[in-house]
Amino acid sequence: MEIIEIFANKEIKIKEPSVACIGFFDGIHKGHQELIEKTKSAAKEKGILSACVTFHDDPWHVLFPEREVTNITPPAKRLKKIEAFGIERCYLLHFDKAMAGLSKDEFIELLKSLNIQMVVTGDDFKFAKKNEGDIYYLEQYIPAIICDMILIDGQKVASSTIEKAIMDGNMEFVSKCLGSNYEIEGTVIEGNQVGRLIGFPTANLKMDGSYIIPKIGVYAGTVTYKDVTYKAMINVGHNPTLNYQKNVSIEACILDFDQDIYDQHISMGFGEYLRDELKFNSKEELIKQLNIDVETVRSK
Ligand SMILES: Cc1cc2nc3c(=O)[nH]c(=O)nc-3n(C[C@H](O)[C@H](O)[C@H](O)COP(=O)(O)O)c2cc1C
Ligand SMILES: Nc1ncnc2c1ncn2[C@@H]1O[C@H](COP(=O)(O)OP(=O)(O)O)[C@@H](O)[C@H]1O
Repeated sequence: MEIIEIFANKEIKIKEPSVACIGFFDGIHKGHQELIEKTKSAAKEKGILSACVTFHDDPWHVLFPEREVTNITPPAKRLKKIEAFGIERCYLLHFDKAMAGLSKDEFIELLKSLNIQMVVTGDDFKFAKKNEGDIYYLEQYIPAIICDMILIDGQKVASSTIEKAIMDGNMEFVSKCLGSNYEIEGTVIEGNQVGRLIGFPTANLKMDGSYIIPKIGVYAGTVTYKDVTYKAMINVGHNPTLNYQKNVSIEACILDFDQDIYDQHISMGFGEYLRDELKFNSKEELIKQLNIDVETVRSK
């Protein structure tokens, strides 16, 4: 996928016409996937490029720099996923004060300068300064395919509902919305080296982006290392029994695995929420529970 950076105060004229989906694409959830599929088929029908228009840096970060912004899918990974879904070109709108200040008509002019022949968005798409433009205004100037909001289990498939579900540990809903388990990527770092002593070595994760942290507790999940996916049990929490720590740690005991993976890149996939993290009265009680957890994960 060719990525072209676009700046609000730098004129550009794109030669190649395209059909483009527009949005933030956090999570690349089922709703986004539908936009992408519709974009691809409309582009194919017209014999022109399939494209997406998205933003960098996160508008929330630019408008409220003091707030910490967390994502379902951090920006770099988002672009990789959009590419994997088969979009040919990405117009990456550099979101700065100038971009944030565009009026709705200026924003439409910008889309026209990108030679976008048709836009594909959700029915709630808003744009420009103070969100003054919506898709029904935009379609008066550029033909549009407008997709209805998808519902799963009676809930809207939107980045905000998925975000909340991750924080609530409602991973069944999250997986249905994403079409796969929620994943956090990062590097394996050293912990307190206690895991191996109790028979459950646990790889501690240093996240490589600003991910949303799932609810504290224990999950059935997976670890992908060097393109191989293993079953794993994952703990998100403070390790209150053996070595309480203030900061939340994310660690995985990988089933049927015995390799030194310090400093290696891994991806953790979060399946079912199994239980709360508990403070046990002894090491033995924790070990007993971990043996139950292993069997639960193995049976999934
Ligand atoms: C699947 C799983 C479940 C865990 N559940 C608990 C728990 O309920 N309570 C707790 O205090 N620690 C729990 N732990 C954390 C262990 O106590 C922790 O892995 C151990 O302290 C080793 O830490 P280390 O990697 O820093 O050596 C769990 C760990 C895993 C992998
Ligand atoms: N099955 C496994 N699951 C997780 N880590 C494993 C496994 N087998 C070996 N390891 C290695 O052991 C380390 C975890 O052991 P542990 O004693 O918990 O140390 P630490 O406290 O540094 O995480 C991992 O980082 C990894 O390099």
